[in-house]
Amino acid sequence: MVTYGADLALPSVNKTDTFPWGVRLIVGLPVGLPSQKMIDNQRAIAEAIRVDPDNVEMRYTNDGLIVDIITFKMPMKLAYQFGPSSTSTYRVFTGVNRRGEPRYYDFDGSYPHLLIGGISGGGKSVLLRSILTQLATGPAPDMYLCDLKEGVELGIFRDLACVKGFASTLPDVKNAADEVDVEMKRRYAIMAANGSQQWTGKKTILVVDELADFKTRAGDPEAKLKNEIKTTLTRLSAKGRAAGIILVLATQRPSADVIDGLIKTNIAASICFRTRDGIQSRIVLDHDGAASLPDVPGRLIYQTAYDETLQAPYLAADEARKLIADLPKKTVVQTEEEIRHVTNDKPHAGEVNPMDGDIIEL
Ligand SMILES: Nc1ncnc2c1ncn2[C@@H]1O[C@H](COP(=O)(O)OP(=O)(O)OP(=O)(O)O)[C@@H](O)[C@H]1O
Repeated sequence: MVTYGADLALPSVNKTDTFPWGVRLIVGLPVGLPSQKMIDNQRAIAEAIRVDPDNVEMRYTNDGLIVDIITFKMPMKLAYQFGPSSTSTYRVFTGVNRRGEPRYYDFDGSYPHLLIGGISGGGKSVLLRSILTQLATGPAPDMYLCDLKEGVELGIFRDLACVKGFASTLPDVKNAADEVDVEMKRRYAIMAANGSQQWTGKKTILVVDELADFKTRAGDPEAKLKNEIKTTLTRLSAKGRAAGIILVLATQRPSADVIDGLIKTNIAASICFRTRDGIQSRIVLDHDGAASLPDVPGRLIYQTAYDETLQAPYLAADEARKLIADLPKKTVVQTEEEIRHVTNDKPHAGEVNPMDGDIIEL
């Protein structure tokens, strides 16, 4: 501690450590100067030591006040490069943090449901693609994909055997959500019979892109349908976890009308790309932070118990198609009658009909 006379004592740097991401200072504080006061004045202190305030992080530990000065530059684009996913883990790579450290989201962890928000072009679809590719090539949970953008974004997964439902219209979304609801009730019944508290079998994941489509307006002819879907999503968000039912809900127009108290209360993990304004950021994160993220696609705030800024991996659609190309596909079962109808082609006389038999697996 550096003291000047009887009255003045200043913080002192007790230790300096160098890391690949920058420098860590362990700072001793004079008696009477609470660490929180330093943390509250982080920007002023950063300016005083001539460091960009955005590159300084402070927290208090038993060793003293930790001041991290980060010199690592977050990548503007992070290539999707990870090996084959393990079939037993629901942990998916979500990006690197400001220190270049990898971060994962665990669908089997404490916060299984995920809310993804942010402006158009922020990177939601690319992140969803990367998450679904990792899950499909990994544990391959049963998936229900609701893509209200005409199935454009999630369509590449549509034919996979693990995709049990694909919805691109509101009535289809209602059917998908109802099916998942029925499955949840079935699992609860099995769990009650076994006396178990937690579903240990295969998980089911329901993805909805775009939540704002459930917003109702005065005189909306689809209001009843939308409200029914919201009610089911709310129930799944509240009770799904123990039954291995996971929700991933995405929106580019975060609206309090849709992400109401209940869904929000039950979804403790959020990913927010840049938002148009502080209001949208607050709906997803409860603070304005996402409105001031830099205009870099894939840059996001990942919020669980605390916030972290990440750069998400970039996975192009063609690349994802290649990664899932060899996965099992849905088996199409058609009768000879249906095939004739589709091809409009009858077998020629004397020709051996390869489709003899009632049911043909293609
Ligand atoms: N992680 C990323 N790294 C680098 N570039 C990215 C990343 N994610 C997205 N981009 C770029 O931004 C573009 C838009 O991304 P994306 O389609 O995911 O946005 P979005 O948020 O889903 O928008 P919308 O809601 O309109 O579909 C991509 O085509 C790509 O060029």
